[in-house]
Amino acid sequence: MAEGAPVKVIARDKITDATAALFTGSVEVPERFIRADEVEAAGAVVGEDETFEMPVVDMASLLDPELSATETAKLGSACREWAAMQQMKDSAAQFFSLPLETKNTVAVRGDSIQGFGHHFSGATSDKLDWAECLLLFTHRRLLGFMAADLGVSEEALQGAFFSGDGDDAVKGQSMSMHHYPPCRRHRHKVVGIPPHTDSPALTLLLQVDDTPGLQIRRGGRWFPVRPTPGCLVVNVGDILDVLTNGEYGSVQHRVVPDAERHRWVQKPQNLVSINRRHFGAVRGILLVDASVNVKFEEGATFVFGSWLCIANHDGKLQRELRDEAVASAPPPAQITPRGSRKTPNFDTISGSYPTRRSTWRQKPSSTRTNDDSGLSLLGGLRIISSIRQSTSVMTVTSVIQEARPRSTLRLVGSVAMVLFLSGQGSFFDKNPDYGNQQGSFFDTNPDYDDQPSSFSTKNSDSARLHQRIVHESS
Ligand SMILES: O=C(O)CCC(=O)C(=O)O
Ligand SMILES: [Fe+2]
Repeated sequence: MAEGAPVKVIARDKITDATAALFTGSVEVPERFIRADEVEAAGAVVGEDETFEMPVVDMASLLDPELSATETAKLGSACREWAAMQQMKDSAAQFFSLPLETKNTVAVRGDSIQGFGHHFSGATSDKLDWAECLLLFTHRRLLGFMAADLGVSEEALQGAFFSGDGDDAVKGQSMSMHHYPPCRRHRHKVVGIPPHTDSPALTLLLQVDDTPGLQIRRGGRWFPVRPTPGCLVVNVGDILDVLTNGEYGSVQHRVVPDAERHRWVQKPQNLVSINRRHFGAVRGILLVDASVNVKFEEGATFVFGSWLCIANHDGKLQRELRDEAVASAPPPAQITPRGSRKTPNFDTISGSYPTRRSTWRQKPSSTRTNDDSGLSLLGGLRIISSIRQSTSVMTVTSVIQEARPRSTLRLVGSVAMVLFLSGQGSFFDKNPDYGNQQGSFFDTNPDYDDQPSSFSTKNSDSARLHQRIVHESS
């Protein structure tokens, strides 16, 4: 370090009762809080009376062939001059009010889930949702436009972010925007989004308006999640379900339209991939260090991956179908847990999935139903502790301190937490052959060298693999 350079002190103090009292309105400010010199030295704040415009980059314009060049230049100048921007501000409502013809310039194509169209998740039949959705792989898109502006190769820039895990890895971050038009005459006969659980570890939903519609299932009934200004709704998703051994069950939810009012929702999401880097890291954090009820010997993680594949069989498998598959599986392989089991909920079941060969573990169906999911409306940043109490939906208030529900940028703090939990990368984009993916994952993963090269459920494999599961003794 250069001589005389300031030493950065990183330390934190607890908020004392005295401080809390201070914050709620005391006029006396103790000396310890006074730092007028620092404030003065740091420079002036832009005056209230001065006007300036923070760049707002519009994703819809970036994607519009006619507007793209201009918008890309704007993105470039935002990055150069501000190194920050407000992206997709107000975009949900704005985008959906464009003429259909314009919206269809970014229509879904082929097998991709990206683009404008109906929602992609949870459809159990050929019925259509009473909703329109725009889904964008935001990270990749933005980097692409930045590369164009910088005049560098897109692959090179993408590659700097994601190293060698294939195309899926760069699709990890996406943004969905939903519009549920009112259904005046037949509201009870249509569904905005049918019941489903979300694949990502956590879903954050930022509602643009205060129209009700989201409902979560609990105790055989649907609980409306009432829109609260400045709140994010956070759903526990399948990946967290799997990573926590089902301790935090993913929540089943659906959306019903309102009779009179439109509803707009923005949903940034990060899908975890079960590739070696991220799954390993997440496993380390959640499954071992966080002292959940079951610990795994090195190499046993594949069981979760397998469960995950079942959960996402053919893009999306409903919870009922998953439970059904487990229920109709052959009798569990004999497992001899080491030590006594802390909770009977974590019994292991193995068997063949009816149409795909896999092994998985699952709570017994008697203890693992859709209704395991709890509902709790919480204030503050109690996300993690709430999740530990098997809470599957929560509303987070103080994450967005100065809530401006229309600004996506406000989400950054909480998204960072999700990133931390879920890593990067996507496994779930339509892949016709999960079998190969499973095989190649473990074949090429040095951490799992001693695993079989595929998820064949030959009994010997299954028994051998399950013997590796160690239940934490109580
Ligand atoms: O619109 C909502 O509130 C929920 C949307 C949803 O469930 C989803 O996109 O997976
Ligand atoms: Fe969902």
